[in-house]
Amino acid sequence: MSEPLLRTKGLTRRFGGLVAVSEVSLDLHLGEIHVVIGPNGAGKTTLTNLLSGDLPPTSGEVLFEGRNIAGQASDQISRLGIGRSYQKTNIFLPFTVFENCRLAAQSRAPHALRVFHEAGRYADINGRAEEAMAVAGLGHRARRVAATLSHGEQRQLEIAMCLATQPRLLLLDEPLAGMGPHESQRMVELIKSLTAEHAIMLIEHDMDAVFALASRLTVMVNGEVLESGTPEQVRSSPAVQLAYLGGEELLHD
Ligand SMILES: Nc1ncnc2c1ncn2[C@@H]1O[C@H](COP(=O)(O)OP(=O)(O)OP(=O)(O)O)[C@@H](O)[C@H]1O
Repeated sequence: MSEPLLRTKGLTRRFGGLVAVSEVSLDLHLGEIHVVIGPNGAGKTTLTNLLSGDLPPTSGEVLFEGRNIAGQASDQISRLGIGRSYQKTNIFLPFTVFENCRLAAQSRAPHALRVFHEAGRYADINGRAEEAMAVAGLGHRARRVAATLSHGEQRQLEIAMCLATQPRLLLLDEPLAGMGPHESQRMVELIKSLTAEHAIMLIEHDMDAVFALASRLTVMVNGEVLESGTPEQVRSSPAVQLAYLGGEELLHD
């Protein structure tokens, strides 16, 4: 198999006496969707925060394209090519879809606040925003104010804003949360369509979506990796069966 785009080694994050992420080592490859599941409090969001630079690790390494980026700030990590969706908190509701995407594209520029200096770069940023909207299926909504979008479209906008930063690795934290079946299906198709050019790490509770999307599946419990492998390996793991017994629908066909 090819070299991973991102690899963590012994990644650990403590909050006082609590070890929220404990010695996590995993790989993310281009073209793969690596889904991380686990019960509430398992450490999934904290792991995402460590990869996106929203939190520094207590110890361990995050190798992106072979280089250790652990502890770098989130804006630096975004410029290196790791994009993260933030469950709508990033969206400026009074702005249009296009304006939101343009702001995201600007944030990737080296001097984000000086965008009006160069007409060429301005056009470039607009182009990136337009492409991101099109890929996320929001081209026809460009002039709509974000607050007037449906819940599902706002989640698509989150993805579009992430794409506008031109990432190679996408970190998606519960992109299907709060969606009905129709919207969920559309989001599943969108995420699938992104695999050709990205590595994706996805945190998701919707087990239908998990098994529809995962090329690799990691189960976290109490900050630790309980199991990691193909979806079939994980589904048949005795440790996973035990941890989920009587719980979520992981065991159902
Ligand atoms: N900033 C923080 N300060 C202290 N404890 C924290 C902090 N962030 C997370 N934790 C704790 O770390 C543990 C892991 O939390 P985390 O949010 O990463 O879990 P999760 O798997 O994402 O859960 P969920 O599915 O509910 O989002 C929990 O016990 C949580 O209370």
